Amino acid sequence: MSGETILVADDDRAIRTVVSHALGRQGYEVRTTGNAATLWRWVSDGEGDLVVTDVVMPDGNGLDLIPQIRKIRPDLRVIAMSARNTLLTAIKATERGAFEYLPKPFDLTNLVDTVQRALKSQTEVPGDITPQTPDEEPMPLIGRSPAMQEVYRIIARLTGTDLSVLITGESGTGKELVARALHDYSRRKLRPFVAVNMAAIPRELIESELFGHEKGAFTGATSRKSGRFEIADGGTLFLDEIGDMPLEAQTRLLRVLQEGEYTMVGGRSPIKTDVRIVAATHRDLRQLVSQGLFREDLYYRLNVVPIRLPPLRERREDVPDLVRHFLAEAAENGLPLKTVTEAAMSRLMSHRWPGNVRELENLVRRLAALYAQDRIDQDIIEAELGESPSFAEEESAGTGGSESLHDAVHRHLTAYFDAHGNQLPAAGLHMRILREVERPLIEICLKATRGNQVRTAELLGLNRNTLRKKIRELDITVSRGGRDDE
Ligand SMILES: Nc1ncnc2c1ncn2[C@@H]1O[C@H](COP(=O)(O)OP(=O)(O)OP(=O)(O)O)[C@@H](O)[C@H]1O
Repeated sequence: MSGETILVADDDRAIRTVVSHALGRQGYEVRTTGNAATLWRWVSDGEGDLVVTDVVMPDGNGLDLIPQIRKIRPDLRVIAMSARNTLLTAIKATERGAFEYLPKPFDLTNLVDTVQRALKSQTEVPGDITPQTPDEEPMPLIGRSPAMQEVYRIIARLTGTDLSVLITGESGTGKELVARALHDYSRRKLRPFVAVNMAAIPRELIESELFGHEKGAFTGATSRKSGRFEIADGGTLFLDEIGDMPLEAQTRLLRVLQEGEYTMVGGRSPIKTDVRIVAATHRDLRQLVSQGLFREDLYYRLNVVPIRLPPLRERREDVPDLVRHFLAEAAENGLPLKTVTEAAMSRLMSHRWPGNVRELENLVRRLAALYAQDRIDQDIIEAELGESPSFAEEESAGTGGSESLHDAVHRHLTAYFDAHGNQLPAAGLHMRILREVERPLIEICLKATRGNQVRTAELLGLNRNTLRKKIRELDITVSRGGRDDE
């Protein structure tokens, strides 16, 4: 029996009961109350060895108590639990100096673990006694799913650090928004946040874009130009689509991370830099490392703190909050405020969202702008989403792929155009590109049917003769095999 006393405050009697049973079973003395005033009285009377408190109580806010508690009893640890579960709650809990923040509902074993850790912990809990984040601040990130709460906890824990973060997730999951939140809740918030997308800059220009160039460094460099590192000095540099960074630029970036200085393209003298790096990618960087396309040492430097943003279809419970948020946003922009029916919301929740939050945001904007009804019903959603899942959705569902077909094609085409510099590609593009797509499509269907042309024609919805003609024209080799062979 440990004999330590834990003070538990929560206005929900059921929670008081389960928490007190769970802790009592571990041998702790437990005292419970449903209000903030009693908790404060106990603490000021010098009672208790640890506090476990709810945030919203009828007579006060548990988070607001923490700075006061720390002032009079700096060694008393406080664990905050809340059902509000927003980024702001997580940030405030950390800022005010909570030992740990547990979003409700939580696992009791998790609570017991946290209590044991808190009682053992000797180190001073960081956190400012004076709260910085105002209570009413627009929420930068929406969603209270467990996955998002984990993201909020990580962001909250990183507020006092300059650690490099690598954010992974499909396109449109909110990677840039998370990078901004990391910046906005860091010590660097008054300095610049600079975002650079590696996939959007022609490869040969990436180094000069990042590090700047001296006059005459290359043809076309008619004057000295600052790089993004210089612009972001003191702040945060967000390197989006880091997987698309060419190897030479990777080497340069690694040097900056190791030595805190860089040289401009065509420059000699090293320039000191103080920039926090947040990188993001929708690709599997480990795989790029194993293919020799991404430097392993750089990968470890960037991936100090990994944050994974799950696709929207893995956190469907966030859809209603997001829909309401985007509808309210549209209303702020002068459109009429609309609501959606319950059936419509269910349909939205069951959609696969290959384009993730961005796709949902665009859909809600369309709903707000194009429809006269105040209440959006299921029929409208059905018409917008289409009855059957789109090809792109099936495609990414089947492969579990991290990128939608549309995005992948877009990326390839952008690279294709970039490769031509200022020139346009040769005429006849439509036909050439369709063939590029048609060939792997037919090949893969043939492979799936083990070379059975009758079934391939069915699968593709093509006439058998048309398929034969295409196989000939595209010079596709048909290898037959397996039991399915006819
Ligand atoms: N949790 C969220 N709450 C509110 N808005 C969100 C959220 N996640 C994403 N969004 C919105 O969705 C859009 C896409 O987000 P963002 O640009 O951050 O995604 P991304 O993962 O960086 O995409 P890409 O990889 O294509 O650049 C933005 O308009 C963003 O504001």
